[in-house]
Amino acid sequence: MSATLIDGKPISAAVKAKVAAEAARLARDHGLVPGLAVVLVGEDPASTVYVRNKGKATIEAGLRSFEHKLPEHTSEAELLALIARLNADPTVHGILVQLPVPAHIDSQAVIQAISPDKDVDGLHPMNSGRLASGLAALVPCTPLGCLHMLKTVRPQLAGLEAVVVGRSNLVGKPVAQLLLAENCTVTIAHSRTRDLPAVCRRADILVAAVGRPEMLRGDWVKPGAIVIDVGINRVPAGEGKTRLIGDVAFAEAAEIASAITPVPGGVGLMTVACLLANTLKAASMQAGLPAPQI
Ligand SMILES: NC(=O)C1=CN([C@@H]2O[C@H](COP(=O)(O)OP(=O)(O)OC[C@H]3O[C@@H](n4cnc5c(N)ncnc54)[C@H](OP(=O)(O)O)[C@@H]3O)[C@@H](O)[C@H]2O)C=CC1
Ligand SMILES: Nc1nc(=O)c2c([nH]1)NC[C@@H]1CN(c3ccc(C(=O)N[C@@H](CCC(=O)O)C(=O)O)cc3)C=[N+]21
Repeated sequence: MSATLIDGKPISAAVKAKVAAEAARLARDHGLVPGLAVVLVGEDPASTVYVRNKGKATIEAGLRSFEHKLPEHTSEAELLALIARLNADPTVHGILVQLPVPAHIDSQAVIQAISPDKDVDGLHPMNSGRLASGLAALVPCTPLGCLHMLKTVRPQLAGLEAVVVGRSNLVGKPVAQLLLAENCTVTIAHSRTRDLPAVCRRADILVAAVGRPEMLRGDWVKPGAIVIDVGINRVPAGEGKTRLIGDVAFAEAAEIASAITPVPGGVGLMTVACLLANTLKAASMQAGLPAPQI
């Protein structure tokens, strides 16, 4: 491998340490302890693991964690009632509803029920609209993490060609907005894109957020490109075990790229760290204090 590894462990640890220091300062100077409520509907095993990781990291940073685990058959009205309670609870500064929710619940109705001030996922149209308009906003955690990792190897992104594969509201679109705000020339590719390998080969910055194991091959990578792999795919590893792999064929791409993120140990770790940073930001804003720079 010739590429620099963009290791999520130290980068996320540094973000978490800054959040912890700022949280200690908020508690000392203002008696304010930021609180994060995570809502999980159903028992998807991967979601259960993420929610546990988030709760643990929240407490380690000195924030308050509220976990709400609801059964799979919870009605949309019951979930909306919980969100209304969390919106009104002054000890809760951030609300995250783990996606996907079961099919009988309209995820847009849920997202739009969350107070935009507490929307630490940055999914409310108020926040996505503000991001697109260049206004201050709560920005989705995974895209924030991607940008942070990119900047560790390339602080100045202006003028670079960025290709984002994937156009979800959670990852692809907001990553593209952040890169645009950094003055990249941005292409968003998706399942209807013609000749995806050729589009990817234009990229100085290639972001993969597709959900297809190792779909992006080494020869889709322009020599010297920076590759950010958002994909989290659980695949069989023999003997009944599973392992996590990304959307990029890592070993191949690492021969061609100048820098690349691993899976696991990459963007996923940053998502959790940026969720804490967003909770701190939301709490500060709700208290009328300036948002800390993380
Ligand atoms: N590391 C982390 O913290 C996080 C990781 N993830 C992971 O990132 C990946 C993407 O997540 P998410 O954005 O939520 O997923 P979605 O399923 O919502 O979106 C996937 C996107 O990929 C596109 N796509 C699917 N197949 C192809 C294809 N063959 N060629 C080109 N584009 C394709 C889809 O296109 P179209 O719109 O045309 O259907 C869609 O825009 C998943 O592996 C997920 O687990 C997600 C969130 C956080
Ligand atoms: N409302 C909402 N917001 C989200 O941000 C959201 C969501 N729903 N639904 C699911 C996806 C996925 N996601 C991850 C979070 C942490 C890791 C993570 O910690 N990954 C580690 C460990 C993974 C492991 O070992 O299982 C790693 O990549 O090294 C991964 C993926 C957030 N998502």
